[in-house]
Amino acid sequence: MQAWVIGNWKQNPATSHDVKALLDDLLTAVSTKAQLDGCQLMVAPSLIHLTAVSERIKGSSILSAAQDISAHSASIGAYTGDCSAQQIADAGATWTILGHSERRQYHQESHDCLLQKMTHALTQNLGVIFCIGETQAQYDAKQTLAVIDAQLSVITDLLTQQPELMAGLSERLIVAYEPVWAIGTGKVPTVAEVSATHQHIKQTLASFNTALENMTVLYGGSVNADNADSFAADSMIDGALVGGASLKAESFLAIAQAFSRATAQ
Ligand SMILES: O=C(CO)COP(=O)(O)O
Repeated sequence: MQAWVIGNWKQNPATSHDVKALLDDLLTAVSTKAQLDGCQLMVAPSLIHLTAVSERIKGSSILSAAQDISAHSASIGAYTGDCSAQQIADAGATWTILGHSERRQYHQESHDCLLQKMTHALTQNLGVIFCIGETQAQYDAKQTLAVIDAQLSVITDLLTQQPELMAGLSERLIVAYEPVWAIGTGKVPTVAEVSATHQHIKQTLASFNTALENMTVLYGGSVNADNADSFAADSMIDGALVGGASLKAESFLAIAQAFSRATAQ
């Protein structure tokens, strides 16, 4: 199975000059030395940099994604500050992240909001990297699977309301399991914990529809060049959604190479 390593740049880097330098490093490494067979790379820059990044990676093996899209309209409208799925696709991105815990926390993104966003993305032919995961308190209370089930219910509601979106969904949906307490903290669950949670996610998706058997599930949260091999070695972990370590070409590529090596086994 193909692995995916996706860099979520969040609100970084500070300048377009720094974006260009990061991309130059990435593109040079990808075209010259990096062994990345079996691993698809993607970057999700800030919206302000999305067009330039998408333009710059055209013709390379790297894909681009938005970090979010408007909930209000898939196309155009009087929604100050928003950017629609259609505009994101027009900017050259082919995917969008949705439901990142930072959006859920700082922008109060709800089930209904994410259902709207997912519908808009898919109707505009954008793939969706759907983020789910529990907080530290929920982890401590052993509520991880219940939290995940509630978050995944966006997908069942989508399929109930828009059954026509089922066509091709297995290719257009990636789930990223990101425990909130592991994001940017250096704390990570054990590989066995992640593996069991991913197995639960895969089984849950398959129970929604047989076409969703063996879906791609990524792990995110303090993945770095040192721990990537241990995650990559587990057959339930199909790749990584990387924050901090995606801001340096060297660590991002080291993570991608770990998953590439694992797919070759
Ligand atoms: O939130 C993340 C990716 O979406 C993970 O961030 P870190 O890799 O910085 O922990």
